Amino acid sequence: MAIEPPFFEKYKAILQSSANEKEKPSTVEGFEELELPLIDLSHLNLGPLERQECIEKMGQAAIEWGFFQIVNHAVPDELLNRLKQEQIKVFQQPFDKKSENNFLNLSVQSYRWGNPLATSLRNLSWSEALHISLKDISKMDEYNKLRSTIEEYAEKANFLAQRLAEYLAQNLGIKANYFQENCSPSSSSLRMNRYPPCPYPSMMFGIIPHTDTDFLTIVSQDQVGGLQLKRNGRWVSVKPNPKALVVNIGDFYQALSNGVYKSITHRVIANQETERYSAAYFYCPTYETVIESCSKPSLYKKFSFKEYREQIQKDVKATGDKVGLSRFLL
Ligand SMILES: O=C(O)CCC(=O)C(=O)O
Ligand SMILES: [Fe+2]
Repeated sequence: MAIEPPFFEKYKAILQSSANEKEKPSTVEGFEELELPLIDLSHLNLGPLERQECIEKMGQAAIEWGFFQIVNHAVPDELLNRLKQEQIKVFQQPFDKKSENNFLNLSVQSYRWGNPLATSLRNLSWSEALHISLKDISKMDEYNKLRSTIEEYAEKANFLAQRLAEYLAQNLGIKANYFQENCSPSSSSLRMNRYPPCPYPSMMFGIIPHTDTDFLTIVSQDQVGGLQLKRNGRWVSVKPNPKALVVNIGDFYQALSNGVYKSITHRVIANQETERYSAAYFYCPTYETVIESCSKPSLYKKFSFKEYREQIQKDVKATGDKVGLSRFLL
């Protein structure tokens, strides 16, 4: 039984009607490959001076890049490898199985593929994902060792995300227990991505350009590469580092920091030859949490996570795009 989602059948009409169009997403030109600012978290445990320097460097990266990479993050390589192996196994399931409503006893639409609302080449994506809200984890089927590995990883990722969020908050004078009060291990989610080789890498993306709907994201990626971010108006490629996790600021931290930290648009380009895997941990507050800028005058109206999500759902339906924070500008 075929494991691949029926991308071609789904996109055939758009591909054919767009064959002569000029609006191709231009994903194959030579992109500059950059190393993200590297934050060595072991410096937090050296003297007070090194610690302060490390926190400031993290803040500076969040301001200037919206992205950085971390080493000595205390998530064991062995666990990251195990997560990837379990991820490979689950995506090897037949497509018909993966797309069943109660796949692994998860909520409907936990398994996603391509872009169901795509209307043009700009929003075609060649990837599949298991997007697991961590409040669902206890009822998830074990499936080999997938659930227990996710549980183990989510605990470490939550601890790490909270620490990173708190260090970043120190630079802005946000109170120390803000994240403890508003986030819980079950308010976050884990998205496991698989990017199969794509026969049309010049026509579409692995994941379309987007910003993340969270405070911050921790990404574990393999060495294939393909993650790009928009920097000073240009797309640049993130050079994979086998020892590092990638961290990026999400929309909620941009709003909370009153625009000081940047939720940067990023995407993944499609690769004709090589399959790619990544796992993104989205550090999110509870639905009721109201997000308000930490300084005045505020750039953004205050909003709850619930309102933000509902607005995204409306916008995606109407325009194919999430729109995001600009909706909440004052
Ligand atoms: O695959 C990656 O490197 C990034 C994935 C991503 O941006 C996401 O899942 O939101
Ligand atoms: Fe993302």
